[in-house]
Amino acid sequence: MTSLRESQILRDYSEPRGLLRTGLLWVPSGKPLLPFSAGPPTECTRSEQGSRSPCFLAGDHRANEQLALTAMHTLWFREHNRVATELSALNPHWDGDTLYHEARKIVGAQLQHITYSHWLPKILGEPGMKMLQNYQGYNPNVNAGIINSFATAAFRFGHTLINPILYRLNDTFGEIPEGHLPLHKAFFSPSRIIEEGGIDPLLRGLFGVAAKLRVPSQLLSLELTEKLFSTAHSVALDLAAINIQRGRDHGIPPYTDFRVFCNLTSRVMCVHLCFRLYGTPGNIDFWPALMAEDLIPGTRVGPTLMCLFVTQFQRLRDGDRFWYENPGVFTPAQLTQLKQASLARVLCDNGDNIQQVQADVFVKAQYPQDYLSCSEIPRVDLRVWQDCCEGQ
Ligand code: HEM
Repeated sequence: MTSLRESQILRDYSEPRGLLRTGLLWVPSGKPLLPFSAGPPTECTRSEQGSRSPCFLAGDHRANEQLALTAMHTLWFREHNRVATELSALNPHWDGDTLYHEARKIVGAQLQHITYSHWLPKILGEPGMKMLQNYQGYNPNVNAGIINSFATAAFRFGHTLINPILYRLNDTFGEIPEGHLPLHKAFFSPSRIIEEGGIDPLLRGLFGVAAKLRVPSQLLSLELTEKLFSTAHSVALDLAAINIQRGRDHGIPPYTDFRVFCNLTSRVMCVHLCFRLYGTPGNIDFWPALMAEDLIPGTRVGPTLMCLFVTQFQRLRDGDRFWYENPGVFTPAQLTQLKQASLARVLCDNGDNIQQVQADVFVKAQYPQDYLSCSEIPRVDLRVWQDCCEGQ
């Protein structure tokens, strides 16, 4: 979480416009990149990373960890400034603090809506969304903090989703001249954003499919598969091993305890390799156990992971008095607008020149006809934030 001091460093106080500080302008679009970080950490200029640029500064210290994440941070910081600028035009009498906090509140609400209404259903499927139940308003008895085992094991499920190659696509979804990028070359290398095409190629690589790769999945070439494996092996750190060790450092309860917490059968089948490794099911490390569970059909998680996800995401929503749907946080008209938010729109508004995107970016595009023109993607209409029109 960003401290008050950190958030102050990120703000632009030169004019009372509620903006975040900007860095270099990306010339082709005239849109800003993130500012550079002044002090340590200096990971970005270490020679083995091949980067000649300082790290970017953003609201989370991990923003430089890999380029696709850096691109997403750039996208959302631009969204803050876009919203603040529009609010300022609608309400010229608002001071810088009011503009900053209202823009921050709107951007936070969009993130909540996209996460819970568009992303989570892909992970939890219908069964999980049923378990999550509909929102019933703020519950002061719910602890909205992050569960230790969630951060230390469960949500690290994301480490199994990372592609060993970051695709970098031009506006016709072909490979950029600098090529796609093996993941290990994407760590802490902000200079690749400055020198190798800005953020758009990376973003298109996340939601689109490279034109040349538009083939039935079973025909994806052996050559590509080999490329993936060789790059995966060249990553120096073993993240899976770190996840296991971190679980032990934190002394999180064993897998079998979570089976009980989740009302699942506590008798865990531990066969062959598992017995050789652990001797008894009570010793199984939590992260690998979660990753080894069979997926519930129509979801991306096994039963124990599902239970932890639902528990955590429910608490984050129900125990948050600023939750965007909590009555009184926004006016009904504002809430109606916020429910129009989509990551597709944020990409259209804040990419350098993204003109085409699928309506639901969490479903990978396969064919050219999957894309819509940005003009077809709805936008949150900020006019309901004009003082005169509140509640209309
Ligand atoms: C290329 C992509 C990624 C890399 C290189 C990466 C790397 C790391 C590293 C080095 C840590 C610290 C490990 C430790 O010392 O315990 C970490 C923590 C973590 N990662 Fe990732 N990660 C990536 C993507 C993701 C994704 C996609 C997710 C979830 C969707 C995720 C979830 C987490 C969580 C929850 C933690 C623990 C954070 C905390 O305790 O506060 N990571 N990751």
